[in-house]
Amino acid sequence: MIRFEGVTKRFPGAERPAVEALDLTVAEGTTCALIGPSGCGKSTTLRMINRLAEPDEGRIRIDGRDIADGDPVTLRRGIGYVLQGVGLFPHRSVAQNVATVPTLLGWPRARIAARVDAMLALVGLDPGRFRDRRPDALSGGQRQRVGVARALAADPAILLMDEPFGAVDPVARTRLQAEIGAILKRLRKTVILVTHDIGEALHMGDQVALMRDGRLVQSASPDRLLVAPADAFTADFLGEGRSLRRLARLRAGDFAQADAVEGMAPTISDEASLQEALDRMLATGTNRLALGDRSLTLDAVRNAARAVSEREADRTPP
Ligand SMILES: Nc1ncnc2c1ncn2[C@@H]1O[C@H](COP(=O)(O)OP(=O)(O)OP(=O)(O)O)[C@@H](O)[C@H]1O
Repeated sequence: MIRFEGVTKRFPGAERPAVEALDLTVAEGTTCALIGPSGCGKSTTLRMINRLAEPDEGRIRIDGRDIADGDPVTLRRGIGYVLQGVGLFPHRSVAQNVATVPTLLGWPRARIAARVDAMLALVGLDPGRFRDRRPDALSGGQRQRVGVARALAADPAILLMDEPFGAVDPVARTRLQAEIGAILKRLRKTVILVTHDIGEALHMGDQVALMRDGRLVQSASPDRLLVAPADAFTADFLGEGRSLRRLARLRAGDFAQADAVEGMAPTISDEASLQEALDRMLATGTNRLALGDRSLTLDAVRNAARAVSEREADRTPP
């Protein structure tokens, strides 16, 4: 568990603190996505966890221990770090890059070699094909995968990711979010992710922490953030498509009713999202889809979307 307790960071000459009185807890094995406008303090928050920046006030605890008490180099070896554009060493092979921390830790060669191959396979790169390549012989998405493999090589409990998929095209980005997100979940890593992409934050975060001018505005689950944004700033930040974003997170199977559709009807799986269900209804011109012997109606989808707009109405002053 990572816990910020009243953490303030000031840079010399700045008008206001980069991070101010931050209280935030990230539970073990969960992902916290930090979002907010440029300059709001996301990266500074992240960099204080591996002591690339030191707080002026407050403390940061990892599993109860104040990180200021130990040695920063030892701390960093236990924390994986993935940056935008990755920062792979250009003159070293993929294998040497992935082996960076295990080598520093003095692992035996055979153990390092086995670990490199296992990590490459984990992130979807065939070790035989990629092990000996240089970073400039990889696509942007492949480089990001190597960056994640390198960060995970020494099996750190914590992973810090700063705009990890910022440099890749939208299609590769969506795939990376899904694949890497699933891997991190399976490995039960505690992850702090800085992103500008609200879709990425909602997709990968168990918790989304929205910052503004160095302060935490709201920290909540993606669903709660969409249904009950704390204020107009949060609602604006989440943007116009909040209802659709929420539908994308809800499972069709959870909204189906017990009656079977009579005759032929378009089908959809229980695992599809309500947004996919809505797309299918629009594409096929029906208001009812079959899910095995149950059905999903347009009204059910509409009601799910309405939860967002009703909350919106609650907040509107009379
Ligand atoms: N090393 C530094 N020296 C002085 N000021 C800094 C330093 N690092 C960050 N700042 C300032 O602190 C504030 C917060 O910066 P930070 O990089 O944490 O924001 P951010 O939310 O990550 O921004 P972005 O989304 O643009 O990356 C900014 O005003 C920035 O100019």
